[in-house]
Amino acid sequence: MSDHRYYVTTNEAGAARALDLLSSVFEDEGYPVATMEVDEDKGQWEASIYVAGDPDPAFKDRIRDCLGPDFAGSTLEIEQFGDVDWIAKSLEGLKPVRAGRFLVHGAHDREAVRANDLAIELEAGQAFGTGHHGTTAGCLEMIERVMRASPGGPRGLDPVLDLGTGSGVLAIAAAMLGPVHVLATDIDPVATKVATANVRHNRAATQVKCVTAPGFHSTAFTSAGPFGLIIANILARPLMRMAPDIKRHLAPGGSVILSGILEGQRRQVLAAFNGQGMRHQKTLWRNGWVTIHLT
Ligand SMILES: C[S@@+](CC[C@H](N)C(=O)[O-])C[C@H]1O[C@@H](n2cnc3c(N)ncnc32)[C@H](O)[C@@H]1O
Repeated sequence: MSDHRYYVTTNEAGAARALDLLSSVFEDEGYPVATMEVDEDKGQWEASIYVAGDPDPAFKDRIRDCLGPDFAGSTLEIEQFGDVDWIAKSLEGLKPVRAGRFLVHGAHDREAVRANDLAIELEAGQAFGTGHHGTTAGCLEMIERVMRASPGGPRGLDPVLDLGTGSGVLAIAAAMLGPVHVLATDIDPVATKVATANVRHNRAATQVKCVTAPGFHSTAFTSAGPFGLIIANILARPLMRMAPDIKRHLAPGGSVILSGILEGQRRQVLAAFNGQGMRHQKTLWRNGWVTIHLT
């Protein structure tokens, strides 16, 4: 038996419409429905419904009926996942990852920690950020470089902002490098909850405060800032949109670390931040993604 998903490829508005339609019919029956951006440059999105067991043509017809005339011209595609051992898979997702001196690992891999490691222990959670993604690993490495090279030491960059904290991994990393206060924010309340638990688990709660906020829409930013270091691992487009806000909340002489940027988007992002008077210092390249340091 294999699990599968049915999906239509559309644009952002189409994905939102498909999500409404599919949720209204299938969510009460317990089928997860989700949308995701699959190609930022082309503005392509997928709206999916996840189904356990083998595909059933009658169920596919029900999805078609539910999507109705709005999606008459779209192909309803199917992706099968095969037999997946989810326990093994989730443990595999938590294999220890090294980035600079950081080792990000799960509780079952404590023996992998070496004497000089800065070890961050995370459990399998719902929020993004176990260190396996090129953007997280790039940020960990860049945070270490920037905080160590700061003329006033890490304290010279106090306070730090981790915008889009996900699992909280980058906020925890910054707190491990020096006696800095970190504001860790995320648009997603589930991420903020997971981050809060991870911050406590890594004994960083006296330094890191987690807050749910979309972009810079919270009074928490003005009361905690301006920031000596702003880290934002989101995506190129929202980062470019937020460039003026990032500049406004940055302390004079402060640093910005950006990731979630594909190699081909690097120049555009640099242009947006140069437009705010910021200068490029260094780029790290990992698995098609770049992490950029600007001052
Ligand atoms: C790529 S993940 C990065 C997570 C973590 N910082 C890391 O490096 O592994 C991006 C995170 O940003 C959050 N996010 C996306 N847009 C946001 C916004 N406008 N304001 C705040 N958080 C946002 C997402 O919910 C997600 O948790």
